[in-house]
Amino acid sequence: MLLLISPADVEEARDCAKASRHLDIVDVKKPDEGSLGANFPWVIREIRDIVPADKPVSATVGDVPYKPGTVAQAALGAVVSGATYIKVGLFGCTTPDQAVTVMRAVVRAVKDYRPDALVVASGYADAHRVGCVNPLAVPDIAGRSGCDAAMLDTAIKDGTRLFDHVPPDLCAEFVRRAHDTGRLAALAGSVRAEDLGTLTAIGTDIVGVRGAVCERGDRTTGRIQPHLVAAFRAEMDRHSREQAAVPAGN
Ligand SMILES: O=C[C@H](O)COP(=O)(O)O
Repeated sequence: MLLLISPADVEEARDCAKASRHLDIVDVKKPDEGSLGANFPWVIREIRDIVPADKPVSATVGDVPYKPGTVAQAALGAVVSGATYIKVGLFGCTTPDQAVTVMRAVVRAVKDYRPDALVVASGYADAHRVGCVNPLAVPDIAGRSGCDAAMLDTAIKDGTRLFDHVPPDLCAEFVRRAHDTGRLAALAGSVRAEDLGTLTAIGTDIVGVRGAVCERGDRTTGRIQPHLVAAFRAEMDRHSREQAAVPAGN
């Protein structure tokens, strides 16, 4: 399982760079503009320069409206700025067909410019609270639109967590569906170290966190701490070892 960490600004990205051997992907976002809030192109560029070259930089394009042209253009801005994981939050899409239309446009915009960039379709575990597309529809949306990964995060950061909205058996179904369409499965949403056993066991490919590696576990007033990134990674590695020791079929 890969570890994606979301700094909110350049300073936090420097702390991610200090902890870079413990993480896999640095994800640029702007939390004060929403769960998948988009940051400025110059911030993505600066963070790309700070993070070691062997670590991919991801960027969120926002909690986007159903406006395929607008979103495709924003996604192009993210990849031109140096991100190679482009994450789109399908906030304004109420049907799978709308989401496929948006994501097809994003895939074309991104891959025409940089074919090796990965496009991530992100739904929301708490979609029922914001009226967007069902979380379990996201793997099929990713498959139909040519995205590389299907992801879930939470839309409302009020202390409720991924498993509060999509319990582990449905997260396992999400991962199965993503893998059936040949996509990566990424899960996030106030994930804590105690969730890592389940996330590992169900075959999650990427876990995304912010709050869990901030001081006091607070994604808003806390700052990312390199030692918390290291501790989180150590827990991930422990669970991977334990999972590898489980006899096949169990
Ligand atoms: O992409 C991952 C998100 O930044 C998760 O943030 P969070 O762990 O604070 O919910």
